Amino acid sequence: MVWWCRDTLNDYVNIQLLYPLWLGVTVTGLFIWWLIGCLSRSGNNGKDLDKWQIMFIVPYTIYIAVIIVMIGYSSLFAGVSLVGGAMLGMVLIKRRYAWRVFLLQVFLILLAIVSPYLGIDLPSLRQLTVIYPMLDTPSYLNYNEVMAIENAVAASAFESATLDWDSMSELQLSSTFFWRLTHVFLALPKAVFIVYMFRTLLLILDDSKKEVLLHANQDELTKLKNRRYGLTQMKQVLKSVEDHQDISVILLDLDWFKEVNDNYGHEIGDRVLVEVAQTLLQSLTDETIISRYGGEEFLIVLPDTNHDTAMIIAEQLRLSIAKQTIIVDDNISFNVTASLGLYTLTHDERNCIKQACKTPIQKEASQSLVIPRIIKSYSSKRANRQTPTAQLPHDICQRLICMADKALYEAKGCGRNQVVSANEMLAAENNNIKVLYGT
Ligand SMILES: Nc1nc2c(ncn2[C@@H]2O[C@H](COP(=O)(O)OP(=O)(O)OP(=O)(O)O)[C@@H](O)[C@H]2O)c(=O)[nH]1
Repeated sequence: MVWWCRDTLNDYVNIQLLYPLWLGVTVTGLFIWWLIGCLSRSGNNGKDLDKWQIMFIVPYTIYIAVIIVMIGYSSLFAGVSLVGGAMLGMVLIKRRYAWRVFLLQVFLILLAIVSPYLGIDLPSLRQLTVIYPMLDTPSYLNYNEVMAIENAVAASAFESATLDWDSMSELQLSSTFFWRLTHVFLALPKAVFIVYMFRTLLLILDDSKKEVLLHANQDELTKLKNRRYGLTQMKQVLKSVEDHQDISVILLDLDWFKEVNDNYGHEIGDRVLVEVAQTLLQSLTDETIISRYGGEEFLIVLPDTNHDTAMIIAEQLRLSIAKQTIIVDDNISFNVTASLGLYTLTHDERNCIKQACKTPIQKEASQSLVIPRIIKSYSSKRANRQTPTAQLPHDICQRLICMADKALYEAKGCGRNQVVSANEMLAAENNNIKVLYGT
C-alpha cells in the first residue's frame, strides 16, 4: 500500500529506507520463528521457563519498550501490543511469567512518562512524523508542520500573539504532563484490568479443565487412577523406560469378594475396596502406577523394577492386605486376602521384541548401518538421527497384562492368597518370550 502510494507519501515516508526496513523485519521475524521452533523441542517438564520462552519474552519486551519510547505509550499500537502480548503470553507460556513481564512493561511506561521530568530526553518519533486528524482523514504531517500548527494555536490563545521559546516549551511540558497523567489514570488501569480479567478467565478455564480431567482419569470409589488412565500411563512408561531397565506388571484380585458382598452388603464391599486401595497407595512409591483395573481387580505397574524386587513387593502387598482388618461393627470384623499375578518384562526381552517388530523401513535403515568403520565414524551421528527408533508394538500393554493375568489365574487355582510369577511359569515350561508374540 505504502509502495503503491509512494508518490503521494514521498514527502512523509522515506521509501528508500522502507525497503531495507521491511526486509529486516521479515528476516528477523523468520529467524525468531525458526529459533522458537528449535528451542521449543527441548522441554523442561514445565517447571521453569523454557529457553524458547525466554527468547520470546525478551525480544518482545524490548520491542514494546521501543514502541513506547519511539511512538508513545498512548498510541493504539503500543496499547494493542502491550495488552495483546500479555494475553498471548498467558496462553503460550507460564502465566505467572507473562504477568510479571506485563507489569514490567507497565513499569517501563511509567518510567517513560516521568523520564522527561527527571532530565532524561528520550528520542521520540513525534519529532519525525506524526499522525494528525485533519478534515476527518488521518494524514501525515512532518514535525515542522505540526509545530507551525501548534504555534499558531498557542499564539491565538494569547492576546499579545507572541510567546518566547522558554514559555512555549514550559507550556508544552505542562500540557504534556497533564496529558500523560490522564493516560496513567485512564489507560493504564484499563490495560491492567483487561489483562487481569483475562488471567482470571484462564484460571477459571484451567480449574474446570483440571476437574474434567480428574473425573475422566480417576476411579470414583477408590480415587485411584481408572483403567483407561492406568493403561495410558503404562504405555508412557513403556515408551520412556531406559534400555537397561526392566518393567514389572502385577494384577491383584481380591479373593472371594462376592462373598464379602453377599455376607456384609455392597456398602461394606465398597469400603473394602477403598481400604485396599489405601493400602496399595501407602505401600508403593509415587513412581508406581496403581489403577483400578476392574471390579475388585487392581493393575500395578512397577517401572525400573526387576523380577526379584517385584516378587518381594508383591509378597509385601499380599501380606499387608491379609493383615488388614475390616471392622463392620463392634462385634463383627473380617480379613480379606488377595491373589497376585506378576510378569516382568526384562530389558533384553524388550529389545528382542523391538527388533522382531521393526518395520521393513527400519530394518533397511539399520542394515545400511553395517558399513565400513571409517565411514561409520563420520556418519554415525547423522545415521542415529535419521534411523527411526524401533518401537514396541502397540498392543504390548495388553500382552503384558495378559501374562500377569495367566499368573493370577494360576494363583487362584492354587488356592488363592498367593503370588505367582508368569516368568517362573514360563521358565518351568521351558518357554520364553516367544509366548508373548509367538515369533
Ligand atoms: N461392593 C462392590 N462390589 C463389586 C464392585 N465391583 C465388582 N463387585 C463385585 O465383585 C464380585 C466379584 O466376584 P467374582 O468375580 O465372582 O470374584 P470373587 O468372588 O472375588 O472370587 P475369586 O476372584 O474367584 O476369588 C462380584 O460380586 C461383583 O458384584 C464394586 O465396585 N463394589
